[in-house]
Amino acid sequence: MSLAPRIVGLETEYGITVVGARQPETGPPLGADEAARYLFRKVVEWGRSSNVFLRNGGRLYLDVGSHPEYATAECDDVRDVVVQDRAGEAILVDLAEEATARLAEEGIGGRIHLLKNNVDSAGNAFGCHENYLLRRRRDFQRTVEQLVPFFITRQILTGAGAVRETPGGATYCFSQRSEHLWDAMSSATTRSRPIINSRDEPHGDPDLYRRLHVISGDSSVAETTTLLKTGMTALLLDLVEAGGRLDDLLLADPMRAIRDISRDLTATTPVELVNGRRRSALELQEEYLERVLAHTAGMTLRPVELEVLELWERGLRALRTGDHSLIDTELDWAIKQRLIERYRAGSGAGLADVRVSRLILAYHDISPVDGLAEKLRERGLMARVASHEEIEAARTTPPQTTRAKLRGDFVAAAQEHRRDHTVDWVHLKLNDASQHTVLCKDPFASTDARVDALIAAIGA
Ligand SMILES: Nc1ncnc2c1ncn2[C@@H]1O[C@H](COP(=O)(O)OP(=O)(O)OP(=O)(O)O)[C@@H](O)[C@H]1O
Ligand SMILES: [Mg+2]
Repeated sequence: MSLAPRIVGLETEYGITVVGARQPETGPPLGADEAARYLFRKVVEWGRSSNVFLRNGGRLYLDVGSHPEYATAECDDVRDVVVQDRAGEAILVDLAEEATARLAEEGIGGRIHLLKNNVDSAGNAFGCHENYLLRRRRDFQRTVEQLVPFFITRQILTGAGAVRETPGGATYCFSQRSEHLWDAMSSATTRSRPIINSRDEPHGDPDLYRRLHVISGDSSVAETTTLLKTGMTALLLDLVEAGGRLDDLLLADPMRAIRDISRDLTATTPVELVNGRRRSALELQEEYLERVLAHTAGMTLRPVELEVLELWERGLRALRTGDHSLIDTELDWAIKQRLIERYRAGSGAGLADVRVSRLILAYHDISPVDGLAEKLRERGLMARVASHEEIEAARTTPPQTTRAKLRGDFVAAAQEHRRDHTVDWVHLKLNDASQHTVLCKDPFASTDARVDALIAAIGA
């Protein structure tokens, strides 16, 4: 036996800023909205839209706000999720370089920065959404509700780390997003609302599938953190879909817990459960891991699944023992904390020092020139999952074992023959006289004779 196949995709919104642009004589300085339009100018030129599907099956998108978004294609392996997500970063890095060059040409100057974090300088929160395919069943709402404590406690492993300034001084916490979710939660009518978007849009056969749309996670910089975040969730979903129960672990006050857990770097302060017991985030995560281990005990797991389980266990051990060196090249909050502490030791800067804030921004800056992540990787201070070659290839190559392959092949053929086309997650359409459209309802299907015919018609 093995895990049930599952589609996973990651959407990431990026913060955008321009540094050093010439102040125009009239009007306001170049803002994020305008910078985002510069960023997307080339995309709009070739896609005639700020919402395009790419040869790698993913989606590049600029909403009315100013946060460019990249959504990975459908993956059936969380290692592919990591590779496709990093390919999206690489695509955006190039767009930012080109937009910066254009700003120089137009005499505006300045440099565009893209930040893979979750709050911008104006205090607006934006997200990294995870998508997991579920088989449709009648008790979706209950399934979702019993997952809430998992999503709230997993930040002790997968949080991106943040400095929180308080009247009593600055402190380090697990997650930037948690503070903002806490605000959002005050008005939530169901437990799950700020954690899971319950809109029923499966991007697949609605009779068979639902898509779990998790909106509470931090964006991850380290590839290993992305791997753990999506991998541990997929493992737990397998347990739940096989009938495993988690509702003895429901939190009495999830809204408080999300904030309190983020602020307790020991992860050992108990929070109250619905059943009156008290458990810490660490104990709850140990319990989830134990149940997943019991669930998967007789199964043949893939190497990536074993890797996820090993990192999950080691992350909890690091918290249990206080020995963060066990994970401080793999989990964002610990990598970042080590970076900050080293800097402070050398400079004497306090946690709230503006130089530390800049260091943190550089941690999230996806540019290999301005940002720190690639430098940390090169120095062995941030672990890699994917090779440079794999990431480069994934800019134009879709995952080969899902519907993404059909979409990617179609987009590539249409682009090569300059044929006008319209694509979304389930449709492939040629905008010619025949308006030929193929509906791809099965996200697991990577071959389809109808799509072959459509592609053949393009080349004919
Ligand atoms: N059947 C599916 N199950 C799970 N995930 C899917 C499925 N089909 C597509 N996905 C993934 O879901 C994500 C959809 O991204 P997209 O940004 O379009 O999200 P959305 O929630 O539909 O729309 P929006 O961001 O505009 O609100 C992608 O990462 C994609 O790979
Ligand atoms: Mg989206």
